[in-house]
Amino acid sequence: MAAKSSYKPVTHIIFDSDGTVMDTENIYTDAINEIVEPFGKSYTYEMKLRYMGMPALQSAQKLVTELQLPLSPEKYLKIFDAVVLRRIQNVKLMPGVKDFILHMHDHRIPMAIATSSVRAAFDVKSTPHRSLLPALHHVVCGNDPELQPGRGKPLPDIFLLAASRFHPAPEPSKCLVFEDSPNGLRAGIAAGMQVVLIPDPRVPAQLRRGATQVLDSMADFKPQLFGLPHYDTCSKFEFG
Ligand SMILES: O=c1[nH]cc([C@@H]2O[C@H](COP(=O)(O)O)[C@@H](O)[C@H]2O)c(=O)[nH]1
Ligand SMILES: [Mg+2]
Repeated sequence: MAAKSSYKPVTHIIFDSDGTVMDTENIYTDAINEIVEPFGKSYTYEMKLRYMGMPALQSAQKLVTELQLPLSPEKYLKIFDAVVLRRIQNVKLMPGVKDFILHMHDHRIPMAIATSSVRAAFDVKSTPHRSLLPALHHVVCGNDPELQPGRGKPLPDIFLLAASRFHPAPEPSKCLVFEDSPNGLRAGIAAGMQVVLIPDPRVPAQLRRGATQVLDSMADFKPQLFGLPHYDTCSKFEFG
């Protein structure tokens, strides 16, 4: 389970959303294939490993060039937004997410989301789970006005911005990131944060390097390893 033997205590948590909190990555794969297949192309998992976690415009630019689609990135993105919107109405949470967020909230651990997804898409995806949103101090989306265009994951900017919006703002080293994608892992490391990686089983070992811990599921996370309150049976009975 562990990629490293030493874990340092943290005070704040920053979650990636797609593929980490929300079960959306298969939806993105299917949506992209729906767009590219009529052109005789396919969106391979090898490509996905390079694109996932990137802001939509950056991945659109790369995809249109790599697959030589007869579309501008802007036109592709318009189609992509419409196809994704149709598919993300009833998104589920990843296993263990709800219990973990509620448990940390019970113990007043400050939490945020830092997602490359644009705000409008995040709002649609989070609608079925809106009762959890008050547990989060804030959500930073990929189109946040304080993020420079072109500086998405794997660059650290979105995680540093998310950390700076807590009151008071913690040092990056006091933030624990939860991520699923190799781009997100690199962004968290570049931000000077510990990263718990919960990858798709197809993510190869070399793209998991640098993760503080690699888990199969958030349900396997042991908060006490990072100085966070451990799960106890009493609070489970009290709060169901
Ligand atoms: O197969 C893919 N999955 C996800 C993305 C991009 O990753 C973002 C999700 O990022 P995050 O995991 O940071 O929430 C999506 O909005 C999309 O822009 C992509 O390009 N291709
Ligand atoms: Mg992700």
